[in-house]
Amino acid sequence: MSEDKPEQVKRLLELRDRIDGIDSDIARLISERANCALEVAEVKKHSGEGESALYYRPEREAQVLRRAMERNPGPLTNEEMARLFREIMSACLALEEPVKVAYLGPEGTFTQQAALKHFGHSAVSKPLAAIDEVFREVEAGAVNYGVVPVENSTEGVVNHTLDSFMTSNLQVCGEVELRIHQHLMISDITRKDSITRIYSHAQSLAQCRKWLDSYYPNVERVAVASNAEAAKRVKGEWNAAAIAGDMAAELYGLKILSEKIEDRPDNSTRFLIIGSQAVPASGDDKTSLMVSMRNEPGALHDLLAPFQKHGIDLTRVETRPAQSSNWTYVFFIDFVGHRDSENVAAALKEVGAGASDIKVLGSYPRGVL
Ligand SMILES: O=C(O)C(=O)C[C@]1(C(=O)O)C=C[C@@H](O)C=C1
Repeated sequence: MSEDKPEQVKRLLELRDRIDGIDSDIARLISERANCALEVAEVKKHSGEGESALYYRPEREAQVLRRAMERNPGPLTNEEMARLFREIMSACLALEEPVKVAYLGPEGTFTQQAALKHFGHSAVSKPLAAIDEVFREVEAGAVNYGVVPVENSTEGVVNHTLDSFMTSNLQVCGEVELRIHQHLMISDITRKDSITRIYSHAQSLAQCRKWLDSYYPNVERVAVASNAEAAKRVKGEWNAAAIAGDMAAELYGLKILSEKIEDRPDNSTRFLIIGSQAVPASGDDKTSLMVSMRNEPGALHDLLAPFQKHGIDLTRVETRPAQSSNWTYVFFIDFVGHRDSENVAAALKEVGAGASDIKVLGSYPRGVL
């Protein structure tokens, strides 16, 4: 029971009255905003694109979120403020047309968390079992977008995703970064002193290697298809634990035994949003590029020199073996800037002149949240 004094009770009532008043203002304004979004949908419908009108606009969403952060008067953090606007915009878009998103499942994976972070909770999401299935589902038009992991700060690149771009015409429409916290979790029936097996995805086991060496040196580490799959298995085994994230623990009703066990505290994963739309410039963009070079001396230098010449910042360079012939390589390059800007267009032209093949995978807003 609360034991507030009379003057505290009075103050509390006053403040709650104020909050009620503010809430009704917020509700009215959100409804007004939602009605605007409905009108935007009408404009888009009659813009000549008809059935294929694009309701989701990544560049506009990035601008709205950035503005929410820039004008944030506090005391909420910029991230919290942007998260609130993320959900308002997600609900407004769902009124226009619910966006359908496929992600690397099953439910409870970090990729699902990334999809929710990027599209908000009003998106309709569909878990799929493999990265190439996500690509295929978007190509077939069964969903509007896909979410796939592309690199982890501890473990490096996700090869399946890069390789999928070699055979797909999909574009990169966005990126989202997620701080990855791994937890050791058990079920109701687990005997925590008798754990002989720990399940997780290979990447997660690698991200917690030192912690496992210290605390569970003699326990078998079993790599499974996803962290969510690991969590599911633990439900029926009295001598097993899983390493997975919050969502998996919640979804499968597991108890967290040790939290944040990743070796590096800044452990994060970057995910790509894939779709078939070219995204206009948002004012702070990145571009992803795939280039094959002839196998000759100086090829890498020729590839990178135009970026330096035009003052373009590279954020990532990866090499993968080409699928077409042995000992030839494909470079995946990410850099800051949009393909429509003058310096980027000039650099791309020069890179293209020296390359045997070049494909711009997409220009897209730099991740905001
Ligand atoms: O500005 C638009 O094009 C809108 O459809 C409105 C809105 C929003 O709620 O702000 C909704 C969905 C789009 O992805 C971008 C923005």
